[in-house]
Amino acid sequence: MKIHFYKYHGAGNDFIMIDDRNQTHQLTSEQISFLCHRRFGVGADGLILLQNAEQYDFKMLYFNADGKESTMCGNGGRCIVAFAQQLGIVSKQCQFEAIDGLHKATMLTDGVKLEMQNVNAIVVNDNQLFLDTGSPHHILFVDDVSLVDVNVEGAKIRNSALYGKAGSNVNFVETDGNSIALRTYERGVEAETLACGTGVTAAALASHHQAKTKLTSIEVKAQGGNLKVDFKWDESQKKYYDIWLSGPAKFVFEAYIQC
Ligand SMILES: N[C@H](CCC[C@H](N)C(=O)O)C(=O)O
Repeated sequence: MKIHFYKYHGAGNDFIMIDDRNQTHQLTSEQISFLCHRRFGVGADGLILLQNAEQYDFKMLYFNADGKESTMCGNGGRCIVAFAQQLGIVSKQCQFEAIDGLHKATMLTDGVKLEMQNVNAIVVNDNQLFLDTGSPHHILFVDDVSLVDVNVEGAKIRNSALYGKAGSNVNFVETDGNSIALRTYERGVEAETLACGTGVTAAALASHHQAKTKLTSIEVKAQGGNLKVDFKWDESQKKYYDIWLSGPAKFVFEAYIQC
Protein backbone atom coordinates (compact mmCIF):
# COMPACT_ATOMS: atom_id res chain seq x y z
CA MET A 1 0.00 0.00 0.00
CA LYS A 2 1.32 3.44 -0.93
CA ILE A 3 0.62 5.84 1.94
CA HIS A 4 0.52 9.64 1.60
CA PHE A 5 1.44 11.17 4.95
CA TYR A 6 2.35 14.50 6.54
CA LYS A 7 4.95 14.74 9.32
CA TYR A 8 4.18 17.14 12.20
CA HIS A 9 5.59 17.82 15.65
CA GLY A 10 4.40 19.66 18.74
CA ALA A 11 7.48 20.77 20.73
CA GLY A 12 9.39 17.76 19.43
CA ASN A 13 6.62 15.19 20.10
CA ASP A 14 6.28 13.97 16.54
CA PHE A 15 3.53 12.33 14.52
CA ILE A 16 2.70 10.80 11.17
CA MET A 17 -0.57 12.44 10.09
CA ILE A 18 -2.82 10.77 7.52
CA ASP A 19 -5.90 12.23 5.80
CA ASP A 20 -8.27 9.29 6.21
CA ARG A 21 -11.54 11.06 5.38
CA ASN A 22 -12.23 8.34 2.82
CA GLN A 23 -11.48 5.73 5.53
CA THR A 24 -9.32 3.64 3.21
CA HIS A 25 -6.35 3.21 5.57
CA GLN A 26 -6.97 -0.12 7.33
CA LEU A 27 -3.52 -0.20 8.97
CA THR A 28 -2.46 -3.11 11.17
CA SER A 29 -0.52 -2.61 14.43
CA GLU A 30 2.53 -4.03 12.67
CA GLN A 31 2.22 -1.49 9.84
CA ILE A 32 1.82 1.43 12.30
CA SER A 33 4.76 0.21 14.36
CA PHE A 34 6.84 -0.04 11.14
CA LEU A 35 5.83 3.48 10.05
CA CYS A 36 6.80 4.89 13.47
CA HIS A 37 10.13 3.01 13.59
CA ARG A 38 13.05 5.49 13.76
CA ARG A 39 15.30 3.38 11.48
CA PHE A 40 13.16 1.17 9.26
CA GLY A 41 10.21 3.54 8.84
CA VAL A 42 9.41 7.26 8.88
CA GLY A 43 10.01 7.61 12.63
CA ALA A 44 7.47 9.12 15.04
CA ASP A 45 6.11 8.96 18.58
CA GLY A 46 2.67 8.22 17.17
CA LEU A 47 0.41 8.05 14.13
CA ILE A 48 -2.82 10.03 13.75
CA LEU A 49 -5.75 9.44 11.38
CA LEU A 50 -8.00 12.36 10.50
CA GLN A 51 -11.48 11.06 9.66
CA ASN A 52 -14.82 12.68 8.88
CA ALA A 53 -17.25 13.21 11.76
CA GLU A 54 -21.00 13.67 11.31
CA GLN A 55 -21.51 16.55 13.72
CA TYR A 56 -18.03 18.01 14.12
CA ASP A 57 -15.19 19.27 11.92
CA PHE A 58 -13.36 15.92 12.04
CA LYS A 59 -12.48 12.90 14.19
CA MET A 60 -9.03 12.01 15.54
CA LEU A 61 -7.72 8.45 16.00
CA TYR A 62 -4.41 8.17 17.86
CA PHE A 63 -1.94 5.27 17.78
CA ASN A 64 1.26 5.05 19.84
CA ALA A 65 4.56 4.07 18.22
CA ASP A 66 3.97 0.50 19.45
CA GLY A 67 1.17 0.33 16.88
CA LYS A 68 -1.69 0.18 19.38
CA GLU A 69 -4.57 2.67 19.51
CA SER A 70 -4.32 4.70 22.67
CA THR A 71 -5.90 7.43 24.76
CA MET A 72 -5.81 11.17 24.09
CA CYS A 73 -2.69 12.84 22.73
CA GLY A 74 -2.53 16.54 23.59
CA ASN A 75 0.30 17.48 21.25
CA GLY A 76 -1.21 15.30 18.55
CA GLY A 77 -4.52 17.06 19.13
CA ARG A 78 -2.86 20.39 18.51
CA CYS A 79 -1.05 19.07 15.43
CA ILE A 80 -4.22 17.60 13.87
CA VAL A 81 -5.85 21.04 14.09
CA ALA A 82 -2.94 22.58 12.15
CA PHE A 83 -3.16 19.61 9.72
CA ALA A 84 -6.91 20.17 9.23
CA GLN A 85 -6.21 23.82 8.45
CA GLN A 86 -3.49 22.79 5.95
CA LEU A 87 -6.06 20.51 4.26
CA GLY A 88 -8.53 23.40 4.11
CA ILE A 89 -11.05 21.65 6.36
CA VAL A 90 -11.08 24.32 9.09
CA SER A 91 -10.01 27.95 9.51
CA LYS A 92 -9.36 29.66 12.87
CA GLN A 93 -11.67 27.75 15.23
CA CYS A 94 -12.77 24.12 15.19
CA GLN A 95 -14.30 21.33 17.25
CA PHE A 96 -13.37 17.68 16.82
CA GLU A 97 -14.06 14.26 18.30
CA ALA A 98 -11.32 12.26 20.02
CA ILE A 99 -11.31 9.11 22.16
CA ASP A 100 -11.82 11.16 25.37
CA GLY A 101 -14.63 13.31 23.96
CA LEU A 102 -14.97 16.66 22.20
CA HIS A 103 -12.21 19.23 21.91
CA LYS A 104 -12.43 22.88 20.86
CA ALA A 105 -9.33 24.46 19.37
CA THR A 106 -8.12 27.81 18.11
CA MET A 107 -5.31 28.50 15.64
CA LEU A 108 -2.75 30.94 17.12
CA THR A 109 -0.09 32.90 15.24
CA ASP A 110 2.55 30.58 16.77
CA GLY A 111 0.69 27.31 17.23
CA VAL A 112 -2.61 25.89 18.44
CA LYS A 113 -4.63 26.28 21.65
CA LEU A 114 -6.53 23.09 22.52
CA GLU A 115 -9.23 22.63 25.17
CA MET A 116 -8.62 19.60 27.36
CA GLN A 117 -11.16 17.55 29.31
CA ASN A 118 -12.04 18.54 32.89
CA VAL A 119 -10.12 16.81 35.70
CA ASN A 120 -11.93 15.99 38.94
CA ALA A 121 -9.94 13.11 40.37
CA ILE A 122 -6.36 13.48 41.61
CA VAL A 123 -4.75 10.74 43.72
CA VAL A 124 -1.98 11.99 46.04
CA ASN A 125 0.73 9.84 47.69
CA ASP A 126 3.34 12.12 49.33
CA ASN A 127 5.10 13.86 46.41
CA GLN A 128 3.65 11.52 43.80
CA LEU A 129 0.28 12.07 42.12
CA PHE A 130 -1.91 10.33 39.56
CA LEU A 131 -4.43 12.08 37.29
CA ASP A 132 -5.97 11.51 33.88
CA THR A 133 -5.91 14.47 31.49
CA GLY A 134 -7.12 12.39 28.54
CA SER A 135 -4.25 9.96 29.14
CA PRO A 136 -3.09 8.55 32.50
CA HIS A 137 -0.22 10.40 34.16
CA HIS A 138 1.98 9.67 37.16
CA ILE A 139 3.60 12.85 38.50
CA LEU A 140 6.77 12.78 40.59
CA PHE A 141 8.14 16.11 41.83
CA VAL A 142 11.95 16.34 41.77
CA ASP A 143 14.50 19.07 42.55
CA ASP A 144 16.28 18.92 39.18
CA VAL A 145 14.82 17.16 36.13
CA SER A 146 18.21 17.20 34.38
CA LEU A 147 19.52 14.67 36.91
CA VAL A 148 16.80 12.06 36.30
CA ASP A 149 17.56 8.93 34.25
CA VAL A 150 14.10 9.13 32.67
CA ASN A 151 14.26 5.94 30.60
CA VAL A 152 15.32 3.84 33.61
CA GLU A 153 13.27 5.49 36.37
CA GLY A 154 10.28 6.08 34.09
CA ALA A 155 10.13 2.46 32.93
CA LYS A 156 10.20 1.23 36.55
CA ILE A 157 7.08 3.23 37.48
CA ARG A 158 5.33 2.67 34.14
CA ASN A 159 5.69 -1.12 34.53
CA SER A 160 5.14 -1.26 38.30
CA ALA A 161 2.23 -3.07 39.97
CA LEU A 162 0.88 0.42 40.74
CA TYR A 163 -0.63 0.67 37.23
CA GLY A 164 -1.15 -2.96 36.22
CA LYS A 165 -1.32 -4.03 32.59
CA ALA A 166 -2.57 -0.66 31.33
CA GLY A 167 0.41 1.21 32.80
CA SER A 168 0.74 4.98 32.93
CA ASN A 169 2.84 7.78 31.48
CA VAL A 170 5.42 9.05 33.98
CA ASN A 171 6.39 12.71 34.46
CA PHE A 172 9.32 14.09 36.46
CA VAL A 173 8.36 17.65 37.41
CA GLU A 174 10.38 20.58 38.79
CA THR A 175 8.81 23.91 39.63
CA ASP A 176 9.80 27.19 41.31
CA GLY A 177 6.18 28.32 41.34
CA ASN A 178 6.61 30.64 38.36
CA SER A 179 7.17 28.03 35.66
CA ILE A 180 7.48 24.26 35.36
CA ALA A 181 10.11 22.01 33.79
CA LEU A 182 9.26 18.39 33.08
CA ARG A 183 10.51 15.26 31.40
CA THR A 184 8.15 12.46 30.40
CA TYR A 185 8.46 8.72 29.92
CA GLU A 186 5.62 7.88 27.53
CA ARG A 187 3.57 4.71 27.61
CA GLY A 188 3.36 3.15 24.17
CA VAL A 189 6.56 4.83 23.03
CA GLU A 190 8.34 3.14 25.96
CA ALA A 191 10.91 5.91 26.11
CA GLU A 192 11.30 9.59 26.98
CA THR A 193 9.64 11.90 24.47
CA LEU A 194 10.62 15.53 23.92
CA ALA A 195 7.20 16.70 25.04
CA CYS A 196 3.86 15.20 26.09
CA GLY A 197 0.80 17.43 25.92
CA THR A 198 -1.42 15.55 28.35
CA GLY A 199 1.65 15.23 30.59
CA VAL A 200 2.32 18.96 30.48
CA THR A 201 -1.32 19.54 31.40
CA ALA A 202 -1.10 17.04 34.26
CA ALA A 203 2.09 18.64 35.58
CA ALA A 204 0.48 22.10 35.65
CA LEU A 205 -2.67 20.89 37.45
CA ALA A 206 -0.65 18.77 39.90
CA SER A 207 1.64 21.72 40.74
CA HIS A 208 -1.39 23.90 41.48
CA HIS A 209 -3.15 21.11 43.41
CA GLN A 210 -0.08 20.67 45.66
CA ALA A 211 0.17 24.46 46.15
CA LYS A 212 3.58 24.51 44.44
CA THR A 213 2.24 27.35 42.32
CA LYS A 214 -0.66 29.79 42.65
CA LEU A 215 -0.66 30.52 38.90
CA THR A 216 -3.57 29.34 36.76
CA SER A 217 -1.76 30.25 33.56
CA ILE A 218 1.69 28.72 33.60
CA GLU A 219 4.58 28.06 31.20
CA VAL A 220 5.82 24.49 31.02
CA LYS A 221 9.31 23.83 29.64
CA ALA A 222 9.55 20.45 27.92
CA GLN A 223 12.76 19.11 26.39
CA GLY A 224 11.55 19.94 22.88
CA GLY A 225 9.99 23.33 23.51
CA ASN A 226 7.70 25.43 25.67
CA LEU A 227 3.96 25.07 26.14
CA LYS A 228 1.40 26.95 28.24
CA VAL A 229 -1.47 25.62 30.34
CA ASP A 230 -4.44 27.78 31.39
CA PHE A 231 -7.09 26.44 33.75
CA LYS A 232 -9.69 27.23 36.44
CA TRP A 233 -10.28 25.47 39.79
CA ASP A 234 -13.82 24.96 41.13
CA GLU A 235 -13.44 24.66 44.91
CA SER A 236 -17.07 23.61 45.47
CA GLN A 237 -16.94 20.77 42.95
CA LYS A 238 -13.21 20.08 43.52
CA LYS A 239 -12.49 20.04 39.80
CA TYR A 240 -10.24 21.67 37.25
CA TYR A 241 -12.09 23.00 34.20
CA ASP A 242 -11.71 25.41 31.28
CA ILE A 243 -8.29 23.79 30.70
CA TRP A 244 -6.37 24.91 27.61
CA LEU A 245 -3.02 23.63 26.28
CA SER A 246 -1.19 26.04 23.96
CA GLY A 247 2.00 25.48 22.01
CA PRO A 248 3.68 24.93 18.66
CA ALA A 249 2.31 22.59 15.98
CA LYS A 250 4.77 22.44 13.10
CA PHE A 251 4.43 20.90 9.63
CA VAL A 252 7.81 19.35 8.71
CA PHE A 253 7.36 17.49 5.39
CA GLU A 254 4.93 15.56 3.18
CA ALA A 255 5.81 12.27 1.50
CA TYR A 256 4.73 8.81 0.36
CA ILE A 257 5.86 5.46 1.74
CA GLN A 258 5.27 1.86 0.65
CA CYS A 259 3.86 -0.15 3.51
N1 LIG B 1 1.52 7.88 25.08
C1 LIG B 1 0.24 8.35 25.62
C2 LIG B 1 -0.63 8.98 24.52
C3 LIG B 1 0.05 10.16 23.88
C4 LIG B 1 0.28 11.26 24.87
C5 LIG B 1 1.22 12.37 24.43
N2 LIG B 1 1.94 12.20 23.20
C6 LIG B 1 0.50 13.70 24.46
O1 LIG B 1 0.90 14.64 23.76
O2 LIG B 1 -0.47 13.82 25.26
C7 LIG B 1 -0.50 7.18 26.23
O3 LIG B 1 -0.52 6.11 25.65
O4 LIG B 1 -1.12 7.40 27.29
